[in-house]
Amino acid sequence: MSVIAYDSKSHAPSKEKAGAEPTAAEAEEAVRTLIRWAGDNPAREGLLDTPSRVTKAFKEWFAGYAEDPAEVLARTFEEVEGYDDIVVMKDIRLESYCEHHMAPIIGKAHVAYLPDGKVVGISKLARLVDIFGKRLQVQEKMTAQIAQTLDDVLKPRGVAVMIEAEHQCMSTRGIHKHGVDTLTTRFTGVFKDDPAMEARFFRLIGR
Ligand SMILES: Nc1nc2c(ncn2[C@@H]2O[C@H](COP(=O)(O)OP(=O)(O)OP(=O)(O)O)[C@@H](O)[C@H]2O)c(=O)[nH]1
Ligand SMILES: [Zn+2]
Repeated sequence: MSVIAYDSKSHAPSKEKAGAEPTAAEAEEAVRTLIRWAGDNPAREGLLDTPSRVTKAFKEWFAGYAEDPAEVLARTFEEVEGYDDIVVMKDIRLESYCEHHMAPIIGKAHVAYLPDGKVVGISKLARLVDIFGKRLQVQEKMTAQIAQTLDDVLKPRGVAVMIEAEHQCMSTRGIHKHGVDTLTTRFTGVFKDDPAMEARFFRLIGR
């Protein structure tokens, strides 16, 4: 198995290891191959524009590779009248893709941090979830990446991240279990060291 190098800030595979970016024509040809693999005819009228639609959709579904999560958090605000309590964003819709089957992972992320003098614009927490979500993922890895980036860039007194999501690779194929959520958490700093802070996080997100 080859070792893939990851950029330590963006957590994305480094460009040279990912290989040359395919042309649009190559990507569309791959979609035609998959259509044939599914048992249909890519030359029939209804499917003629499908390869270009699918490759365009891929650019949306996997937009997270083109974005730098650390950059999103770069702008901070310090004029918060000494606010030093938890900031929580709960029920952030999560759309991601399982790296084993490329099937959707749909759910919610809850992100909290205990600031140390500075805060980020709240929309940036949701952007962070989107950037890591819009990649091929493993839920545990995505949970850790969101927490790690917040911790590294903002340097707060602690970070708490929880993701609850349904994996369509488990609901629409394979084991066919519907309505099953997988829960993952990652705590750093005070949320890791102080059970009372961990409990407050769960209370604030309503769990
Ligand atoms: N830990 C973890 N496992 C995942 C995630 N997404 C998918 N998986 C699992 O990855 C595993 C891949 O297992 P394999 O045996 O290689 O693949 P498979 O034969 O398609 O497995 P089945 O889904 O059981 O049919 C499956 O058990 C999936 O449920 C994730 O985010 N985290
Ligand atoms: Zn899967």
